[in-house]
Amino acid sequence: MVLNAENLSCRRGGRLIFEGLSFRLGHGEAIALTGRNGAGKSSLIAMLCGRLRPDGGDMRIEGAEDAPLAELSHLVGHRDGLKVTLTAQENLVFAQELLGDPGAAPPDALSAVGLLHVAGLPVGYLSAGQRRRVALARLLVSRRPFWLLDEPMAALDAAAQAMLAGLMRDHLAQGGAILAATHGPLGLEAARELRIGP
Ligand SMILES: Nc1ncnc2c1ncn2[C@@H]1O[C@H](COP(=O)(O)OP(=O)(O)OP(=O)(O)O)[C@@H](O)[C@H]1O
Repeated sequence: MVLNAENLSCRRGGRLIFEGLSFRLGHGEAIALTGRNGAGKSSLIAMLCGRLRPDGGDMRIEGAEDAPLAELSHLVGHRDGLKVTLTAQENLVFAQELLGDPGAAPPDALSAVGLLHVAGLPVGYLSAGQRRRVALARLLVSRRPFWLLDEPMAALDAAAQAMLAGLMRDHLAQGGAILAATHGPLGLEAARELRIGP
């Protein structure tokens, strides 16, 4: 499966944010999406997951018949999308049921992100970095080939950043693909940079 984006343009609030953006993303590949604040990185991710319509251009998944990218991808965005009254484990059970294509069991996913000890705590009691780790654990409970990550290293300490880099490497080794907006290193030697704007 290959994501092929051609000549995309983005307009928000009547203002042209970017235009003429083309790229391909296939099995085992990672893109580090860079650009200054306001360049349109989050907007591009919103387009890819079907939340924002491009102003122009075309996005297609080659090799996936008619499945939209939204159904083939995980999004970890600025908003963690967690339910604060549910425990970390309950959030993952919920995500697995909602998303389908089950992968790791919720306790194993929590263990992989170093959070098994808070599995039974409501997410509202967790720190910002712990909540981000729960959001990242969703990547593991349901198998989806494309990971769309918006500043995934934000709020993570050094150990958690290394943990996430390891999860991303495993995903690439298993034939997955990653597009991650970032202002800093992703810890992925193989990632190629796609810069929006000057
Ligand atoms: N709902 C909206 N309505 C109008 N303009 C918007 C909306 N959302 C974003 N924008 C504008 O679109 C531009 C791109 O925003 P976006 O969040 O995609 O940038 P970004 O590259 O992700 O920035 P950052 O590095 O600060 O996260 C900004 O100028 C922003 O003000």
